Amino acid sequence: MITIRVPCSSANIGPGFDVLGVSLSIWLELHVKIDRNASTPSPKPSLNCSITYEGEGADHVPLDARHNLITRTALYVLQCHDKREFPAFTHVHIINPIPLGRGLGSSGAAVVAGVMLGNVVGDLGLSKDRMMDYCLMIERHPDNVMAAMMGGFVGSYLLELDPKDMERKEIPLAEVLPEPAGGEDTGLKPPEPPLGIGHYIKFGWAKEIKAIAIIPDFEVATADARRVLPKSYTAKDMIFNFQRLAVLTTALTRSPPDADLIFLAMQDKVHQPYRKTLIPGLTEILASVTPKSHPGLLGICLSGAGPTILALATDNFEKIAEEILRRFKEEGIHSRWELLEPAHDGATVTYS
Ligand SMILES: Nc1ncnc2c1ncn2[C@@H]1O[C@H](COP(=O)(O)OP(=O)(O)O)[C@@H](O)[C@H]1O
Ligand SMILES: N[C@@H](CCOP(=O)(O)O)C(=O)O
Repeated sequence: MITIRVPCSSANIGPGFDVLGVSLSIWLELHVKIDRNASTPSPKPSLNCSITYEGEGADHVPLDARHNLITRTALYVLQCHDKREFPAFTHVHIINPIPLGRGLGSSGAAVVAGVMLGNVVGDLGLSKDRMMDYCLMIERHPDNVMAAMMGGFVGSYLLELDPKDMERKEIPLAEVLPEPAGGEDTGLKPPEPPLGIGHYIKFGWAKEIKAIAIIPDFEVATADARRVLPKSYTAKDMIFNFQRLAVLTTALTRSPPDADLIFLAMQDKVHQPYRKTLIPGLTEILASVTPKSHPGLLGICLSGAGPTILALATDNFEKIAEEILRRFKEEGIHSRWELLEPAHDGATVTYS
C-alpha cells in the first residue's frame, strides 16, 4: 500500500496575503492500492479509479474520479504524461480530518495530495519542486500549497504565467469548486506547467509558539472570500503590510518571542478588513484579544480566507480559545478549537 500524507495549512498570517503559509498538524491521508490480480469490477469505475472516503465532507465530496478534486488533479498530472486514465484497479481511500471551507487549506492539501497521487501511480519520479509546478497550475495562490508540500513556515512568490495557458480548459481549478471547472477531457493534452513557477523560502519558527485554531461551524468558500477584495489598494495600505511582513518573518523565529512586536506585526490592511462582512465578530475579536488581556498570546489573525481564527501563543491556550469561542457565541456562531503545531516535514509518501 502507498500512503500519502499532507498537512493542513494556515495562509496569510496577518500581513502576508498570498505570500505566507504555515503547515499545521492535521493531516489528509490517502491509502492507495493497485490490485493487479483483481477481477474487473462491474461497472468499471470511471478512469479506472475507485474512491472511498471518511472524515470531513464525507456526506458530499464526490466519489467519482472525474469530479473529486484529488483524483481530477492526479488525472491532470497523468494526462500531461500521455496517460489518459489511472492504472487498472486503482483504489484510493481518503481519510480527511481537515474541515472544508474553513481557511485551513483543505483544497490546497487536496491539490498537493492529488499531484503526489498522479506522480506515484504514474511512476513519474517527479521531485517536490516539480510537483509544486503542477499544484500551482491548479491552485493559483502559492501560500497553502507551498506550506503543505514543503512543510513549516514558508514564504513564496510566483513567476507570471502565460495567460493563454491559464485559460486552457483541461486544467482543473481548485477555486471554482464545487462543480468541476476545467479538467475537461477535450482529447487534447493539457499544457504542462512551465519549470519553476513557484519559489519559496522556509523561515524558522520559535519552538515555544503553538497555533490555536478556532473553527466556526460555517463555511466560507475561498472563491467567495476573494471576490470581496478590492482590485486596487492605496500605497499607504500596501506599505502598512510590507512593513509588518518584513518584521514578522524574523520575529516568529526569535526565542523567547516578543509578544508586543509580533502582535502589531500581524496586523493587516489587505484582506481582513474586507472579509469582515463574511465573518460576524471578526473585527471585534481581532481588536480585543491582545497580549495585555491574554498573557501568552502573541498574535491573532484570520486563517487563510476564514472563517477560522488563528491565534499564535506560548501559553494560556485554553483561556485564549475560550474567549474567542465566547465572542463567536455572542454572534450566534458555534465554534470549536484545536491546538496545533507546525508540520515541519510537509507532504510525505510511504510504501508498505
Ligand atoms: N479531501 C478533499 N477531497 C475532495 N475535495 C476536497 C477535499 N478537501 C477540499 N476539497 C474541495 O475544496 C473545497 C474547499 O476549498 P476552499 O473553499 O478553498 O476552502 P479551504 O479553506 O478549506 O481550502 C471543498 O468544498 C471541496 O470541494
Ligand atoms: N491567500 C489565500 C489563502 C486562502 O486559504 P484557504 O485556506 O482559505 O483556502 C486567501 O486569503 O484568499
